[in-house]
Amino acid sequence: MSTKALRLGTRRSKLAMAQSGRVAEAVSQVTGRPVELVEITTYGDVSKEALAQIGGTGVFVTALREALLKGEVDFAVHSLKDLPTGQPDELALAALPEREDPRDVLVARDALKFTDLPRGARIGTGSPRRTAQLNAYARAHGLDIETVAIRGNIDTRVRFVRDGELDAVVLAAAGLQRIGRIDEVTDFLSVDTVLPAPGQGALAIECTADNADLIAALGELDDPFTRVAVTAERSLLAALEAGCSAPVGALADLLADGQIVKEMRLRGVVGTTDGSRMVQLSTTGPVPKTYDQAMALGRELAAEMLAQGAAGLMGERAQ
Ligand SMILES: NCc1[nH]cc(CCC(=O)O)c1CC(=O)O
Repeated sequence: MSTKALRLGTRRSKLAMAQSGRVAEAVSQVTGRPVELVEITTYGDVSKEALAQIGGTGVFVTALREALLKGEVDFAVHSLKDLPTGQPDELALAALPEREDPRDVLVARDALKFTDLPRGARIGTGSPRRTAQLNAYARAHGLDIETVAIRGNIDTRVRFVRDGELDAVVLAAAGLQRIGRIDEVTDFLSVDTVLPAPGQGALAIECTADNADLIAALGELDDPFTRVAVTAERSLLAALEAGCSAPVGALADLLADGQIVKEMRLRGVVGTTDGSRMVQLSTTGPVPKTYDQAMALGRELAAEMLAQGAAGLMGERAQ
């Protein structure tokens, strides 16, 4: 086997570098080859527009994929939640390593928890999914909060709180964990309050579909349960015909009795950003034995959500 270095295409952000660095080490171990990082700038990194306005899916991944297809790099690491659900035939998701904490978290001033925020508290997030669910919870529990649209990398978003501009921001636990700032979390939001984005907390290692040797080697880093769970979640997202900036949450988890895994539960939510109308459903059944079964589960739950009016809620942009 070749001992030539493998080239890992990566964005330059702190989060991307942390993710790529960790995967580079793991890939180096399973392949016995050195891995070198190749930095690539994506449209999502340079655009100042709100993500929801850029609209199209995959703003962070297009440039990485172009580099793969041009043969400039051998593989790339993506946050799975940033990947569009339609997988190009020329590219393969060679490994989905074990998922980290999928939850969203609050970073608030004065160590505040979500439910202890004072009246009129301003919470920053650029995500219609988070906005919808925070507002829905607030309506149901008599909290008086104002969601404020922000964007930027993790450091930028936390700075809104440190500078006193906002009372809190909502972020993904996994991102803070990866850049070493998890200790700044003031509240881990229950997934009953805010269902994460499909695939949140999982990484995807992608290479070209014709690279059988590399696909086989990277496959050692794959975690089959993570793949089953996120396959169901992303199938739900695809069947709702929603993009990564749509107000859609989904999470598949295992229900265990002691050590024995009994069933898998798939939950999905869609809502208007003001939280006034939400469709939230869940299904529980045997753990899918194949990825096709996992996809079917996602499609079935999506069909039930559509039957309850989910499509009408996604079309709306209340912000
Ligand atoms: N949209 C940006 C993005 N893409 C992946 C993560 C976090 C890591 C993950 O979910 O795997 C983040 C930051 C955030 O949402 O706070």
